[in-house]
Amino acid sequence: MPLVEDSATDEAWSRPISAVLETLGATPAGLSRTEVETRRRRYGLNQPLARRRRPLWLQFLTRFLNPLVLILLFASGLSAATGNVTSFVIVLVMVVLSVSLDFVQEMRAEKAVDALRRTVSVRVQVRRDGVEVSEPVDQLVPGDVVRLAAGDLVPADCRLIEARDLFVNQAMLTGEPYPVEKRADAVAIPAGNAGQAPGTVLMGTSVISGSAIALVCRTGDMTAFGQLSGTLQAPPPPTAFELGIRQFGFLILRLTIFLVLFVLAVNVLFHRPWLESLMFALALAVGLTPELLPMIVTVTLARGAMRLAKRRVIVKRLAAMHNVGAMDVLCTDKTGTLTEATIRMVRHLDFRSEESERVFRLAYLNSHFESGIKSPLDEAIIAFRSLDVSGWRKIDEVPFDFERRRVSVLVTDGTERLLVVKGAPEDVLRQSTHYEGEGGVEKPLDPAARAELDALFQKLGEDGFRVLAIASKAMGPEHASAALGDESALAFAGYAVFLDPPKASAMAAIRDLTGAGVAVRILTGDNERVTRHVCAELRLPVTGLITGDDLRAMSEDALRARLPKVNVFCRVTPAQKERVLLAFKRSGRVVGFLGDGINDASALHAADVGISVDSAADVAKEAAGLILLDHDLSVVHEAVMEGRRTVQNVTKYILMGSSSNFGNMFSMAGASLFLPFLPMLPTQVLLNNLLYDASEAGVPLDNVEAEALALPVQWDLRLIQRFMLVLGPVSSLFDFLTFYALLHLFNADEALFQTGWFVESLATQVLVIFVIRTRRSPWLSRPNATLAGLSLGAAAVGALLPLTPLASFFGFVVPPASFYLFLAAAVVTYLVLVEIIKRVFFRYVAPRRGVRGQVTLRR
Ligand SMILES: Nc1ncnc2c1ncn2[C@@H]1O[C@H](COP(=O)(O)OP(=O)(O)OP(=O)(O)O)[C@@H](O)[C@H]1O
Ligand SMILES: [Mg+2]
Repeated sequence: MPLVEDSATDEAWSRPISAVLETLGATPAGLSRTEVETRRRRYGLNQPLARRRRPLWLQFLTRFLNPLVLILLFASGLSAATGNVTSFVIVLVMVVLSVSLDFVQEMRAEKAVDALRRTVSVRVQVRRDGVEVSEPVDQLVPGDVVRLAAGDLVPADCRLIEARDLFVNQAMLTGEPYPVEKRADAVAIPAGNAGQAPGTVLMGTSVISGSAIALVCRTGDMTAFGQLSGTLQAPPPPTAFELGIRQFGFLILRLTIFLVLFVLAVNVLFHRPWLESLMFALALAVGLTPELLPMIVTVTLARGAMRLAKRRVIVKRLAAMHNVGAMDVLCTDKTGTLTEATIRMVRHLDFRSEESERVFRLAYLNSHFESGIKSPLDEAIIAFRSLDVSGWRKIDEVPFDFERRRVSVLVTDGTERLLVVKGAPEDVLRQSTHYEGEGGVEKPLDPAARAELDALFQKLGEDGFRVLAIASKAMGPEHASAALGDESALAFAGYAVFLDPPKASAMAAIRDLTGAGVAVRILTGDNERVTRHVCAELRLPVTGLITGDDLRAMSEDALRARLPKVNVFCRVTPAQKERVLLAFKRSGRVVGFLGDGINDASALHAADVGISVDSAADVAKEAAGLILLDHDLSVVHEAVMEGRRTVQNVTKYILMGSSSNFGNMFSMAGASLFLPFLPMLPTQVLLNNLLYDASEAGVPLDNVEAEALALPVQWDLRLIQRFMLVLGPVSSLFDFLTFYALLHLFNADEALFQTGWFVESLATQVLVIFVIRTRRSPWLSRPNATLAGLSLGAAAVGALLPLTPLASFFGFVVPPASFYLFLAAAVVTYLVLVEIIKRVFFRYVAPRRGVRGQVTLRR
């Protein structure tokens, strides 16, 4: 029986691996491709349920679960029962149309973004037909054999076949933050929590160090991770932007409830037909709710994501689009971002600064046998020249970590047993008591010798070289394993020297970002001298520098006080990277982090915008919201611009909805106070709203001017509220003048009044987009063609509808020709009025904040 269907779950984990292989019909050489196909049909994709989508038709139907829509349908159903079938049909058609418009657009946008997301899916090394290939994680089936290395996410629930110094982080499943060692040879464990079994690794955990070959036992929903529902897989907390949108929704909701109750009360007071009054109030409520808002937000963000994809930037989380537009500090690592991705080893020096074959051999042994994180430095050592190490065997290893900054391997060639250490010079020298002097003779590392070695290291750093120190220690044959404590009393052998030249494009990229109001900060695990050298080459003045040691001694307040000045943080540990990021956040900055290593994952999590690269460690990729397909700082600037563009366009929609549209509905509620009839029929209100919505569908495509993108764009609910308060009363005053004109100039009866007000209110609230969409004068800013077409089209449809056969259906009458003259005059007057208000508003009430590139702390 296959293990995945085994319900006595824990028992399965405690059988010997050979038995598990047998039940799964697997071998360490992997499955055949045909077998994989068969199993995939049976077990499905390796995707936990929470990430899967509900079927389309269900998603479509749930859109109707909006209480407003339900009450409206119910009310119109009632009115159909009392004989008014036409209105019921119209309401139904209108509701379906508007939900479909919304649904189709949002679906298309999400599908496009999903497709993009898949291009950067996490991959796994898996054996198929006896060869190791790289496949997307969702392609795994039970029985697959995978290879895991440091930085990988464990792709499914697996049993270990082989493991070397394997440590995993299980915090996601068990909450314990410390690395847990896993062993393949672990004897059968008593039934219990599978996560505690030393011979298993589970989906949702990640490899911290070491490597393993593992057998996939459970995939998708059957994994422990897949079985967890709710809490642990909860979506990330909402961003400031999402909260703002929600807040705006509540604001409108409160006003809507107030208006609806008001209208109902008035109508009841005047003894009007209650069903029609209810429907009118509900239609008003539908007109008021910015029901398109979620769709407009999604579509706008998705449009931005598509545009960025052309620049080879993949947006994994749509909300990151907004944050990247609001970002005013970008923290970045150094290697690969500011420097070329390929590091070269150039020299291997002994204590006299002379080339030494021994230093190279020790470095090579260390890099060759190290099984933890393979850093570019190791690759550089191995690529320098190949060396025959077949006579050597690794006995044990103390894996690399970013706190110690060194890695040791215990190796033997049959005669001698050697601990070879390689790491950051400061740290390795601190652990050394001797050095290999003339002829390889060990000499005590007295203060004078120490000073000399230090000076050599300093000199290399000032010349821009990256340096690792190499040391060793002879171990007795009784030493069968290596431990942290063995890394002491070392004999320093020499330095491996690397060239990691600055990237030509980085200088321009930093300039662009700074010019756009995004301060660039460097957070690196490397030392001060090398970092200063890189900064000098990039002509990036170091305005302040803090080291990891400084940080350790620094209080939160002291750190925050220094943040505005300090632009380089060096020799920082992963935890310190996170701390600096959080400090930026607490001082009110919107902070991005760009990094690619295992050591960057927690900082990426903490950042408002996590940016990583496609080649990054799984854990870093997983934590990031944006993935750069090319490791290049200059595309970050593009992403920033795109993010700002999306926020500006969403803001346009909201300004429109909260000013003109809102004003109209408000006036209508007021009009019902003194009119002896309804200012518009419920179906007319709905039609008005539908046409308005259709015109707004072009907003996500709109152009945004350069000056609106020059500085970080923060979501600003206060601005919207103030705009509403300023424009609202003026707009209402104008509406009441229109009512007056209709009643007294045209002696309108009920039907004509409703027709006239329908046409006029639609034209004004749709056409005002041309004024609101820009801070410039409308004629100095070109709108997007689709937006312009949709807006003019909607206004025209509204104006001409009363002249068509459909008119009687909606209760319209043909207005006199003079009405159209009046309409033109009214629209022009209204637009001019709004333009004047807009200028006053942006001049005196809400001027643009900040100066280009200025570094200020914002609260
Ligand atoms: N493979 C390795 N072997 C030994 N020491 C290493 C190795 N990799 C890194 N180190 C040491 O650890 C330090 C920190 O690592 P690293 O430079 O990768 O950190 P980082 O924060 O990712 O820096 P960067 O900003 O350059 O990406 C290095 O400066 C080096 O001294
Ligand atoms: Mg790095």
